[in-house]
Amino acid sequence: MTARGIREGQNTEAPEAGDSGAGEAEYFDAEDLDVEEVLALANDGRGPTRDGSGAVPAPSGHGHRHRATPWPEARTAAARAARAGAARRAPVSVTLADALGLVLAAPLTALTDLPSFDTSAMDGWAVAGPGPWRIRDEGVLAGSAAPAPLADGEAVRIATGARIPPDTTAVLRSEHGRTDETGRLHPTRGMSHGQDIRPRGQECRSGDQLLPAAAVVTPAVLGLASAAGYDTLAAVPRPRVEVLVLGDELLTEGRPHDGLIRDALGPMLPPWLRALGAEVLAVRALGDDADALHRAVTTSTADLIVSTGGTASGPVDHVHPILRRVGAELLVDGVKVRPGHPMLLARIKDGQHLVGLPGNPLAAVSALLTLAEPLLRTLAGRPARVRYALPVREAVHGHPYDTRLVPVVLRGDRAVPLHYNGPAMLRGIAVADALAVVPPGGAGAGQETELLDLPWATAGMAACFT
Ligand SMILES: Nc1nc2c(c(=O)[nH]1)N[C@H]1C(S)=C(S)[C@@H](COP(=O)(O)OP(=O)(O)OC[C@H]3O[C@@H](n4cnc5c(N)ncnc54)[C@H](O)[C@@H]3O)O[C@H]1N2
Ligand code: MOO
Repeated sequence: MTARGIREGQNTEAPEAGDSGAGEAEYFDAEDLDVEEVLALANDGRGPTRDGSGAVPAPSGHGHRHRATPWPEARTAAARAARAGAARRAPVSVTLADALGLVLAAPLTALTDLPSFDTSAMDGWAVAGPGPWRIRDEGVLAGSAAPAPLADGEAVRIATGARIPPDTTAVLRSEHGRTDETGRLHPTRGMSHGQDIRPRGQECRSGDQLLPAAAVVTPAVLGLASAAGYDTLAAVPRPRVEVLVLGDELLTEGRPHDGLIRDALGPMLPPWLRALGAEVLAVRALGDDADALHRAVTTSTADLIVSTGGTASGPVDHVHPILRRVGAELLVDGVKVRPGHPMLLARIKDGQHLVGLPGNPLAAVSALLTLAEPLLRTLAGRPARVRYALPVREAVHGHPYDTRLVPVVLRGDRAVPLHYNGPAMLRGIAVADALAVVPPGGAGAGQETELLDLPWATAGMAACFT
């Protein structure tokens, strides 16, 4: 990867969680440090060093070992998990109005010549032979039916885009002609044969391939498809997603009170998921009710269930027990990334996965981009993300063994790390352009660091929330 780098997915495949080998190398102590702890260590001089050899105290309390997948491999595993399902998804026929952001399931071939008839490139006169010309009474406008042929020495008023009358030799622009006292038209500068006539088929012939399959439908593609005669497009369907918000402590309105807090994820995830190419079927607030979660998981028809909260091992953290109860296969159970390390990916059944986002809101963002994004991209048939890196303007502390995702703003050719990047905080990400992928051990000032763009930072609000 370079400053404007390579496409993801060209790397060799990493082992999935559960494979033996590096993908599940056991690690223990440092995973129990959260970001705040690591920063505290760094600040008091005991911090982790770039090579990960810094002093790390023994984990407080429980020294459990945990199987967690390295961050890059978690992303690969999520993309791979979706591949079989992606291959089985039948194309859908979508009106142009609904096709923005989808991926073409078949090449776009022209249904017509473009232009489909010889057409005037300018407002002026269609003329036949050398001037001066006698001007016909009735002009030719864009959209008018076949005009009568011109005789030599004859001219007719013509508008841009109008059909060229048969036997026309050129179009004279209005600013390049004058009429004499007898009403005859003279050119005021030299003109060439065929000037300002767009010949039929200049851009394409009927049947020409305009775009390959797998092209993303942008506004420009909609325009091209419409010009080429399409009313509908064959496209890869949007992956259908259901969001399950867990937690009895969550309020959906008013101010936090009495230990209750506002749900930050219910409002944040649907538009973000849409920006990632998904159709959001429903957002269900389930509280901390294991049976409700079981029911929601077993009755869902979504391609992807995204749950929030309940991924850890507290008394009401129901995600793992329910996955066991429904016989799901855990593909990723924890990722070596901060924040968000309890995130998980499970295969519920053929063609259906669940991504468990941790409840802390920035941890949920981290999991969304680590697991949901590659999975949805693959299901939607979208091209691999173009990876790129920029130098960080100042040093960023790292976790000793895990990747960190840190909100940054882009200033010129530098990424500037933002404060308020704790797992429970959204204040940093709310003003960020991207997340910097800080390798274990941290990044020194000026070190090139991979960036994950936030969809609205590159595409603009309107373009990405459709
Ligand atoms: N003993 C351990 N405890 C915890 C660990 C650990 O390794 N060992 N990991 C911590 C980390 S890291 C995270 S992240 C959380 C993950 O917890 P859960 O996914 O089980 O999430 P909850 O416990 O339900 O919530 C955590 C936190 O986030 C708040 N929350 C939840 N949902 C929302 C929402 N929709 N909007 C706003 N805030 C939300 C919730 O109130 C909690 O404060 O576990 C740690 N514990
Ligand atoms: O600290 Mo937890 O890393 O996911 O928020």
